[in-house]
Amino acid sequence: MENLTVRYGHHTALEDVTVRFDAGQFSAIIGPNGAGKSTLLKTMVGLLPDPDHNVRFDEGHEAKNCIAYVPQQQTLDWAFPVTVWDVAMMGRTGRLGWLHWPSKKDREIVASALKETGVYELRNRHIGALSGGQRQRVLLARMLARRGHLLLLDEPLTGVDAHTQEQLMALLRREADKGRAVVMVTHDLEQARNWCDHLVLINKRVIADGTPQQVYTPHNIEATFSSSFLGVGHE
Ligand SMILES: Nc1ncnc2c1ncn2[C@@H]1O[C@H](COP(=O)(O)OP(=O)(O)OP(=O)(O)O)[C@@H](O)[C@H]1O
Repeated sequence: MENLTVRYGHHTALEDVTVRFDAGQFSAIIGPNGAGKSTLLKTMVGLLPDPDHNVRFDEGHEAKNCIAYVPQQQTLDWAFPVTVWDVAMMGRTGRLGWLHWPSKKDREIVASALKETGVYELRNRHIGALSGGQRQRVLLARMLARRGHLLLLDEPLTGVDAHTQEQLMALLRREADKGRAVVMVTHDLEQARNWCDHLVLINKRVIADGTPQQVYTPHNIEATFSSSFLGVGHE
């Protein structure tokens, strides 16, 4: 994205953001509450308008079909009457269109995604009857089932226990190593430093962008987080 500015009415959520996410890279977007991290992902997914086309995708990838998006868990309606299997299958139906009956191959992909995230045994369970960590795994299974080129995840480890967090980070690392571009919003600086090869510190503007070694300096951390305490620095 190049020189991306996003406003909600009079409030500027992102200002002049230029950043590039590459295939094969595991990127973390880090910043305080209200920094514009979700706004950045939503603009990439196309959930927010981008009238000046500041977000661009490499030629050869049809943007709509290449993105797999994991929104923040609390933004979804978990009372919706569907099973774990149905939610994972939504990763496929997005590609096929709603009227297309899933093929054997689709069912195989969904089963493998559920196994990889450790919720295959729960496949017939209603999503309302899952714990927070199980829900997060189901959302990741839906993402894997999509077989996208660009994986966008908004705080995917919220509510997940420490051991499982490591497993899921390893899973995302593998997806990047397979050649996908993985972009994750997180509040966990340590985890980002351990697993990601690209960090973007953001607070409405990009504060730093590069390898963990380049980005992770006391000066950059201070510049990203200090002004936001108690909302100072936001309109
Ligand atoms: N629909 C909306 N209408 C108006 N303002 C919004 C809307 N969505 C977000 N904002 C504002 O835009 C700013 C950026 O919000 P965003 O959700 O992108 O932040 P974030 O970095 O993801 O925060 P968090 O870490 O708390 O999830 C915030 O000040 C927020 O209040």
